[in-house]
Amino acid sequence: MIINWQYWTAFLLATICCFFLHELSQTRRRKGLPPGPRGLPILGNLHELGKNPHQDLCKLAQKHGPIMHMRFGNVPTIVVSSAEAAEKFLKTYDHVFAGRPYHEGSWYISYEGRSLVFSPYGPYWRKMRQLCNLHLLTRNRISSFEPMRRKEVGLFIESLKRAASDGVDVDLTTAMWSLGANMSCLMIFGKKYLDKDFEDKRFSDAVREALHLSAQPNIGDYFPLLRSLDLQGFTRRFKRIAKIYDDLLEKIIDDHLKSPGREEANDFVDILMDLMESGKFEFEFDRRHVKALLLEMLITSMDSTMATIDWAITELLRHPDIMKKLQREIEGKVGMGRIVEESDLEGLMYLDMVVKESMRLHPVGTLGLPHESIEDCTVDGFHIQKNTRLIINIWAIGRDPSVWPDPESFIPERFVGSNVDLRGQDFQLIPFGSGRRSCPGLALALTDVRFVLAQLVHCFDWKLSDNIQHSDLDMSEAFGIVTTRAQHLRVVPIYRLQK
Ligand code: HEM
Repeated sequence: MIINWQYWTAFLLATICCFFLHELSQTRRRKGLPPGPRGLPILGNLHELGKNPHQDLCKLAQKHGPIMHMRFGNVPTIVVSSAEAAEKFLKTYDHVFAGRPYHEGSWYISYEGRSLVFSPYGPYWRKMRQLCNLHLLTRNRISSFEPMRRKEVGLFIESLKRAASDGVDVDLTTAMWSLGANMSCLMIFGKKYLDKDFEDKRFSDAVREALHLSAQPNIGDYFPLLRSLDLQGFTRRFKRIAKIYDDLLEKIIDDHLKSPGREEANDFVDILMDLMESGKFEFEFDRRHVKALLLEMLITSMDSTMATIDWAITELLRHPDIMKKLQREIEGKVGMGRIVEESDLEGLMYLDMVVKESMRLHPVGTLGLPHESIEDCTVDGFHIQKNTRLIINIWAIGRDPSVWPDPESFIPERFVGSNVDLRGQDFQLIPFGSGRRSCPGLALALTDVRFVLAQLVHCFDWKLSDNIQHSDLDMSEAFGIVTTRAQHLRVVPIYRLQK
């Protein structure tokens, strides 16, 4: 009995000592770090993140400040939530924070780190980025796909016209996703492969599953020692998805190689295979690199653009006066006798303002993609160690009341007479990020967003299904690598152009 008492006292004392030693070491380590919420032992701040982490981090930043230190499992993290702070990290110290953290899932779907998005900052990333900028996402290349876009958007509008003449409602969200998937597929593969079945799964669903899984917290990414246990089964699922992708990509490449008219590069497969065969690269560039890039272009382009349009059209439906004003602007340029062409988009100032305002409130990459410091540095007097993760809360920056008056309201007119643009120079509006790792697909995405949105607004008036009032439209978010509206948009189109 006495032994037991002594044993428990010793155990209690040891536990208390451990707790204080841990706290002491945390306090020492915190010296020089930015402020932030105190974490739990082991978990750190993981428990503070709910199903919409951008909103949780925004609330925490209101308490702790725009440069906040947190710890997710074993991973020290800086969360940035103001334009001024974002400029420091993405401009002044861009060279330090241009790294990307290792992400278990992406490793498998990127052919063991051969893609651009998740490759570490260095010569390999630089070459891949250059390749994209010079061969895939140039202005000329984007223009060369204009006939394809006109045809696909034309088919989409025709299907909406049929619904209009039948007076039935449509699931506009699903219709737009399928348009986005088709346009991405045609640009990248030259064919609409996404509705094909692979292992009982549609390929487009496999792409979406990867996007969904990538946004889920994976214990192995926060506790590297536990990685090999694959406690949530993520690695297993990513390996299975990677196999589905690989089978399809192999088939697509083989189809291209067998195709008789291959002399002319028409799509991304042709362009990348030509580059591979030319042997011009001074670094290794084989079929695995081609497949990694093809997949990456598909995953990054497929949903991001259409989710952006979904948010914008929903805001317009909530604000009929703004919808009318935009319709008048487009009618002024195009009339009512024909549909909008891409060449009409130039000079549609109000359309630009609507797109900016929608992307301010609803940047689909709410937290961007994580960056990582590649060396120690001091920012704003805070000491930040090498291998610290950096999260830019793009969503919070777009709603910062100290920069944006009445930030929660949708007011495109706030951009009248303002030079603020969304291309990464104005840090209060960075839906595509900024600096070295900013989005190389910006020009393509903006072309698609403006073109499809202009067509939807110009061709149709819209009635909401189920007697929903405009002001009651649900704007809740479903967080992901691409943050979409949680509810699909169901509407009845009413054709408004001359027959
Ligand atoms: C509205 C549509 C889009 C939005 C809002 C968007 C946004 C973003 C954001 C926020 C990032 C992260 C920037 C950072 O790390 O700081 C990013 C990266 C990237 N995006 Fe986009 N994006 C869009 C469309 C596209 C398209 C159409 C493509 C290609 C076809 C694309 C390709 C990429 C790539 C490859 C990266 C990684 C760049 C790197 O790590 O160097 N994106 N995008």
